Amino acid sequence: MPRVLVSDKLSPTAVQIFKDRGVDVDYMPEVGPDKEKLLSIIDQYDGLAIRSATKVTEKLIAAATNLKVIGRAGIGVDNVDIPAASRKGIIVMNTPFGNSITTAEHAVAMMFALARQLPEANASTKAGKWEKNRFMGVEITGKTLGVIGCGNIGSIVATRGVGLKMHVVAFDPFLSESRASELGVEKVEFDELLARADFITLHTPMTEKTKNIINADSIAKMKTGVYIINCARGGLIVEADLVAALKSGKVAGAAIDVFEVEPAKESPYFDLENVVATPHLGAATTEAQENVALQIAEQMSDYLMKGAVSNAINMPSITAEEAPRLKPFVKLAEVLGSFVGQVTEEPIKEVEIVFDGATAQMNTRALISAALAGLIRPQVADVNMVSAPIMAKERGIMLSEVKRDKSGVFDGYIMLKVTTPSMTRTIAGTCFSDGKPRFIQIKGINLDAEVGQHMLYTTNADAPGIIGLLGTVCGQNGVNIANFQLGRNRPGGDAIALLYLDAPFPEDVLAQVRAHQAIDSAKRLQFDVGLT
Ligand SMILES: NC(=O)c1ccc[n+]([C@@H]2O[C@H](COP(=O)([O-])OP(=O)(O)OC[C@H]3O[C@@H](n4cnc5c(N)ncnc54)[C@H](O)[C@@H]3O)[C@@H](O)[C@H]2O)c1
Ligand SMILES: O=C(O)[C@H](O)COP(=O)(O)O
Repeated sequence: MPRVLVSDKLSPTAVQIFKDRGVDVDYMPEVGPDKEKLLSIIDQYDGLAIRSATKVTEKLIAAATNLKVIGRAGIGVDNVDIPAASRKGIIVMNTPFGNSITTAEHAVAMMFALARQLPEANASTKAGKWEKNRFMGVEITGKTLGVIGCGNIGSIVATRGVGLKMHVVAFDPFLSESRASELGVEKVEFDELLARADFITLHTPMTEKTKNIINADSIAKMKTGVYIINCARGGLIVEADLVAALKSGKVAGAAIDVFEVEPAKESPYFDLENVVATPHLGAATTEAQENVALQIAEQMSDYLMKGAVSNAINMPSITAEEAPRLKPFVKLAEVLGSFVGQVTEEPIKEVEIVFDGATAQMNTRALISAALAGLIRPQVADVNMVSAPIMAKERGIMLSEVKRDKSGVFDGYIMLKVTTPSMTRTIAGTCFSDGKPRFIQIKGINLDAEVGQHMLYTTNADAPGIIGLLGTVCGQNGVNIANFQLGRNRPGGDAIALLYLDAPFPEDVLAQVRAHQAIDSAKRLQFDVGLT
């Protein structure tokens, strides 16, 4: 039974769903912020469910020897070292929509809090001061709202802004003109947004590009008296620069939900009257927390129990419905990759994967990941479908995909073409209704070979004596042949032999096979036939 650790505070719904789905779950929200404790127990778990308090560092990932999936009950995954997780083959998934309305509402609430100084007015009134003349606000109607990052949350804030009769301008390199007009916003460049907005609200993820986008330079381009709202990530703002601008009056007020260092027990913002601060409450509503808890528990259970992948940051999605149908083809793609990986000794320059007929309609991204995993595994034993695409990229392998209509007798097949500095190898295979992978073509030579755990592959001249040689050598060494396949391009031309053996072909006998004048090459192969 797979085991999941919940290391941040999550709705009890999550725990119940894990249990209902047959996943063993430990709910220990106190462990997330306790790095040493987490490090000492992480090797016991197949899954880790987190929010933002748990920091999944490279060190933690190295210690997570059994971990298969990290589930973020929320959106931002900047607290997870994704490259490290991917290299280790760990899926990282989040819940991209579960808290977006709630967070957008928090941004709007923050905008009103700033415009009418609600927190200060509340504190003063409760202190019995009745300072009616102290709190002069600004009206929101007719003002320009600048949305930086117009994705899920930003676009909800934008439409709320439109509903409040604001003029909304948005900066987002991935926002199309048609989407902008659908939202009723004006798409502008960054500097134009800075120059025109009365309120600026941040909704980008925290990346190398977005880090520190609000700094002394960008603040200098803003209107004097602008208000800034940050319900995205603290690192988007250079805190010292914003504090200086808040003190000088260049920025009239800032609403800060997120901080560079969290939990923020102290901050230069805290001394300023024109700052409204909340402790990373963007996603903190009952509804949002139910949504994200339910979604992450379902997604993680689906993956651990059924192999379905949804909302993964580092792996193509595989729905629970398609997982059973895709599974044999994932195995086929791995086996094809593995064949080439085992016979190739040179660095791989290019990989072309052809999806013919029915396979072209499948989830080819997942199949490509599987083929790459098979290809790389002979060199890197612990590669999997998550880490393989990254490793292929790191090795500079050029990847291309071809999808085409049915072109032969098979309903569908997959062909792998792998180019090294000296040659291009091709292999094709399909799955029959028994779900077992078959090699149907190697080096352009047709055959029909079942894939076994232990195999012997030879390339040879199409000459008499090959069957006798291989049969005799196997017999002399006590290796039973389960299946013997031969193929050739023409009589007397190039031929191949593929033997499915009940035990590994002895390494020290290979030289005897290779010594035969008709044999060009002989290679023992091993396939993980139970790999998916
Ligand atoms: N305060 C909270 O509790 C809370 C809650 C949820 C999400 N968040 C944060 O909000 C962020 C946004 O969430 P989302 O669901 O809207 O994400 P999203 O991916 O749907 O949208 C982000 C948008 O930012 C845009 N973007 C990326 N780089 C940009 C750049 N350099 N300049 C301008 N735009 C850029 C993207 O194109 C995208 O449209 C999350 O990454 C998370 O960090 C905070
Ligand atoms: O990215 C998110 O989803 C938010 O920052 C929410 O974070 P939290 O789950 O820690 O409240």
